[in-house]
Amino acid sequence: MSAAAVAPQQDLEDESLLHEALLQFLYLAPIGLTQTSIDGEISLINPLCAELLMPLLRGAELNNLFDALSSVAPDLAHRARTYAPAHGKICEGLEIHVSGGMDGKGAQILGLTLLKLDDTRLMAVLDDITQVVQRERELRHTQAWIQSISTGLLDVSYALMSLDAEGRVQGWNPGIRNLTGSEAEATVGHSYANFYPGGDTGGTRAAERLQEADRTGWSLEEGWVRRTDGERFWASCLIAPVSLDRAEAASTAERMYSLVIRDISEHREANEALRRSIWTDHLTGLANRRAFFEAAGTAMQRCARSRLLLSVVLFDADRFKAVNDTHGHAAGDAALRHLAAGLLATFGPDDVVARYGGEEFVVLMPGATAQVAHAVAERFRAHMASHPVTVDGVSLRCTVSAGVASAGKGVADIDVLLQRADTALYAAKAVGRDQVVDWNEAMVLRGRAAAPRAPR
Ligand SMILES: Nc1nc2c(ncn2[C@@H]2O[C@H](COP(=O)(O)OP(=O)(O)OP(=O)(O)O)[C@@H](O)[C@H]2O)c(=O)[nH]1
Repeated sequence: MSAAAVAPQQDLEDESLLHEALLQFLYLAPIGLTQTSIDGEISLINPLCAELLMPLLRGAELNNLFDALSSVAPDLAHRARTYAPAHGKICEGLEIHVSGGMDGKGAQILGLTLLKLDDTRLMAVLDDITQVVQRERELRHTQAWIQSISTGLLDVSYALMSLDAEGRVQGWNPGIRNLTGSEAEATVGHSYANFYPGGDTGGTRAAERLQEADRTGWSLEEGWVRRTDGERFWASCLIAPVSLDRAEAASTAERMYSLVIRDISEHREANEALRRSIWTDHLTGLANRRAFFEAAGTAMQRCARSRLLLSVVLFDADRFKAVNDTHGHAAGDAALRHLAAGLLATFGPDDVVARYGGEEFVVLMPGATAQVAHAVAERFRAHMASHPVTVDGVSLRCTVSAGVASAGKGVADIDVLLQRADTALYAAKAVGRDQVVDWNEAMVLRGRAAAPRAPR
């Protein structure tokens, strides 16, 4: 045999050995491998790769890689076609989410690396990375916990949960049991909405809060949270997206959040006290001027919308200077408290009773005609005239004068209404005090009552 005749034979043997070795390698490789044409036609495939692609075929034959992956990675063929370099990585570690199987297991995630070998051939490396991704998620959870703990949340009076993209609780700390009485079994896997102010407010609002957290960086709400024993507490609930580098790149389905619930009942009581002090007159406990104007604005709008009348009565204690001068300021204060209590007892729950100034009081009566307002004001006047208050054993009789005005057509402004009531009150004083006078068109308006709205 000549050397020339032997050489091609040797080449052929070498090539077939090489091919055999490649097949062997493909067959034994612990990852899915397939060689395809540029259009994805499969020329070589190992069993693991075929196994990984099988759930995606839905009965079709496994001839083309891009066809097999079309439902989960539809742009792959395009990416391969438009990849310009002569060879290289078309994509690396592309996460392909295969929807959950009929066996009830969670979604499988494949990692795909696609290599261009030359102008005619591609090599795909496919791996089941479900557990790797799961581990990464767990790591992110852990980091979320560490983040929260490092910002001073070691105290178990905080309930701390990690949430998945759907708002389901993924992890929890013992603070949840302390605060709400809930155990882990009843918590993990369920919507966080159960722990939110107002209880289970339905999926839409729960999702809205997560969206708000995505948009603005956090979502904060306060409200009552019910404990499993039926008790409730005032809570502040903060949702924040877990901001890890990978989370930015992660798909929406992979987003995660942390939820912190704090019992702020004491804080609320302090706020409530502050609120009360802002809106309440210290001496009498009635609404103050500021509260009156707030309530009046709302009531005027409501009555205008439903075409209801609205009346205002201004009261002023008669010759009060003399009470102070004769019996002392403390006795005057007692007389004012007596007057306030009488007003509350006389007017209805829908009426707004407020201290308007020193010895002046105002009542807003939504839905009341001038006649009704006059009648109730008259009842109060008569009560004050016939019920003296006893201070330090001394009986003080303190009468009041009143002016009544009603908002009918053309009066949409509380200032105008008060100005009319004040004009009528002035008239009541002028005709001898201890009177109730209604405003009428013949009266010349006094300019005083359109008063500034600063709190006293
Ligand atoms: N004790 C006490 N007196 C007050 C308070 N606020 C206002 N006054 C007094 O109420 C008196 C009001 O006096 P005037 O405005 O002269 O009116 P009046 O004496 O009531 O006379 P007429 O309104 O004309 O009937 C003043 O002496 C004020 O000091 C208060 O909070 N406590």
